[in-house]
Amino acid sequence: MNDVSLREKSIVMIGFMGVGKTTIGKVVAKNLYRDFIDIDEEIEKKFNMPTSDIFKQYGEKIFRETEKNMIIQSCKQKLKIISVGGGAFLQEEIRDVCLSECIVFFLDMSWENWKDRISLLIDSRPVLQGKNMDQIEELFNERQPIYSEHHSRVITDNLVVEEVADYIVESLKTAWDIYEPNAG
Ligand SMILES: Nc1ncnc2c1ncn2[C@@H]1O[C@H](COP(=O)(O)OP(=O)(O)O)[C@@H](O)[C@H]1O
Ligand SMILES: O=C(O)C1=C[C@@H](OP(=O)(O)O)[C@@H](O)[C@H](O)C1
Ligand SMILES: [Mg+2]
Repeated sequence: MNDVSLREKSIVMIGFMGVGKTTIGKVVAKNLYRDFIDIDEEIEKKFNMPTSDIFKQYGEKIFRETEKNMIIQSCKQKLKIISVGGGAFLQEEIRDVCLSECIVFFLDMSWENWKDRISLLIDSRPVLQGKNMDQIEELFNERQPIYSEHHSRVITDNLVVEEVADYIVESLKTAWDIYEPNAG
């Protein structure tokens, strides 16, 4: 895949649960006329059940193994927009494949803003269930170093979905024009 041009590389969205990887990834895909792959949706389709049930019935280890295999497969494809789960970058193999094959965007958000989003997430994110806000904040902080490996970062605080998506699309177009000026 190293012969793939910058313009053809797939784009990967990373960041903590609920920052908007799925929602924003879909809009970026639409704006760039690319196919969208949400790894969690693909895993749910494979098991034909929601993520919470996969965790309960099969356990996190199986979920993480499936997540890794699906991300490796998806990163082999060009011209995709791929949203991965917030825990995916815990695995070195996933970080390596995403960073070497694709362009990785970190959707960043402050804890102050994120904590208002909890009610939208608690039912569908098994990793948050059974934790109090202090424990969730601890997890939020603990996870930040894994997202520090990325190609580009966008701070989403106080931005609506379309604003974040526009920022990503514009920064990609700028990079493409700088690094591959005669290709597009
Ligand atoms: N920029 C934003 N502003 C407000 N709400 C957002 C924004 N991005 C996402 N959301 C909402 O936050 C929730 C989680 O978004 P989602 O895309 O599922 O995040 P992730 O895939 O990172 O877990 C959804 O209800 C979504 O509508
Ligand atoms: O951070 C995590 O460990 C997880 C994040 C979720 O994806 P989102 O980041 O899209 O919510 C999903 O993969 C699963 O519930 C585990
Ligand atoms: Mg998601």
